[in-house]
Amino acid sequence: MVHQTIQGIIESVEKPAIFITNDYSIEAVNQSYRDTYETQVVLGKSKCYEISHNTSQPCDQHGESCPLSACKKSNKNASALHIHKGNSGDIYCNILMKPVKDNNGITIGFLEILEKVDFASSISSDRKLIGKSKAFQELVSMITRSAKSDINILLQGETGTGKELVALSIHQASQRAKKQFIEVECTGLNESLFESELFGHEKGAFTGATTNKKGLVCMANGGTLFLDEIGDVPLNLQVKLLRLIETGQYRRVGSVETQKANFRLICASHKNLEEMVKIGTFREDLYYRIAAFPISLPTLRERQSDISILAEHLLLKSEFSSKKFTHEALTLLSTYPFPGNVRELKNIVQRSALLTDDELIDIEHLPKSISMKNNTSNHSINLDANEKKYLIELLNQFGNNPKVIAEHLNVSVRTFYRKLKKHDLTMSNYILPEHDS
Ligand SMILES: Nc1ncnc2c1ncn2[C@@H]1O[C@H](COP(=O)(O)OP(=O)(O)OP(=O)(O)O)[C@@H](O)[C@H]1O
Repeated sequence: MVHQTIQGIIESVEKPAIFITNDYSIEAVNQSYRDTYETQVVLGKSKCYEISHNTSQPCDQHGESCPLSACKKSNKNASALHIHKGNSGDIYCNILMKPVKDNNGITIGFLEILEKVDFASSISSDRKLIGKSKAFQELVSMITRSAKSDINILLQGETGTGKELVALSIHQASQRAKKQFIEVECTGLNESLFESELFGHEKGAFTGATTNKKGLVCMANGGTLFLDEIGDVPLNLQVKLLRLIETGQYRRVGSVETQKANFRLICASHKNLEEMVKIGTFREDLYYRIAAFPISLPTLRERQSDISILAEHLLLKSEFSSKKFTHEALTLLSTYPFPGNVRELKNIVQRSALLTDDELIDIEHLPKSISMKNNTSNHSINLDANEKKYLIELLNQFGNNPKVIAEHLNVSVRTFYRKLKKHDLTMSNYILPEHDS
């Protein structure tokens, strides 16, 4: 009877959903869940990790956090970001886990609902954020959480870390996704441009205003307004921005009529705005308005394990898509600090591809600043870097096979996973050999 009720609840959920017991067994499933995975669910027998990860152990035993464990511990709802093996390949999804209680308040199992994260991918994909390092997954979690609300977001990060792509992802994951995403490049905006661009103007408002013109705030109606490089807005214009954000109202240049604004605000800056507030070049009241939910974008140095996936992705999306990196070139690229982040990597990928006459991009085609490192690397790379390099080699050689790799290293599987964690690697960090891809 209880199970019939639960099956009924599961079927009424639109997203993929299952009901699982303490020991991960699936007791009820909806069609949307069955449609997501290749492996068939056998009620009462299949474990959730067998279906979603194609593994024989729960997620927390191979480097991912398990929302079921968290839920069991706290007896409260829990969530976690996972990479699942879907029908059409690896998919990012946000797992929501809720304890289900009987009339006496005793937990009888757990409801798992899966939200697919469409804006991120662990493999090459068009117009998506690509990556799978821990720092990248934390970023994806922050995006998913904040996208659902209308909170003002401030994206802070070095140049080339992907602030624009992240802003677009937040828009796409929000309820405003069907409306416009309007980007305003704030660098170089002077007073007259700022007002007429942002608020629009009436015909005859100033010399050259020969027609009525809609402003960007009006175009963003119902959607998202993205103010890039907000740290470059001069102080006299910051007050106008503050007024717009505080009142939600504005006037077109040359008009007395007040317009109502309706947009979700995302701002970005590579400058440290808090420091600017301290030295008086950025208004404190404006800072607190725009930074209700600050998100720091990791540098490429902090997501080193993503470098080879990104390099291959950027190559595939370039005009040199038929070319490939050698394993040695990718390993060496992964040790470079990339002060210009993903944008610099993109340039390096294109330049190196251009420098090779055949289909393989090797160490000698990389910029000198990187390839020269190779000559000294054997002597100067410390023990940790060598350990990481060796782990990556083994992951590439043996693929998704922790037991074999652990045997090869003459350590326990547990120690092997500890080593992976230490170097921010996961089982899925291995580069697929060509015949597998
Ligand atoms: N995670 C990622 N996956 C795929 N491409 C990425 C990723 N991050 C950045 N890029 C690409 O790198 C380039 C630079 O990204 P973007 O312009 O969003 O950076 P930015 O932080 O806004 O830079 P700036 O501060 O200089 O304006 C773009 O071509 C973008 O598509």
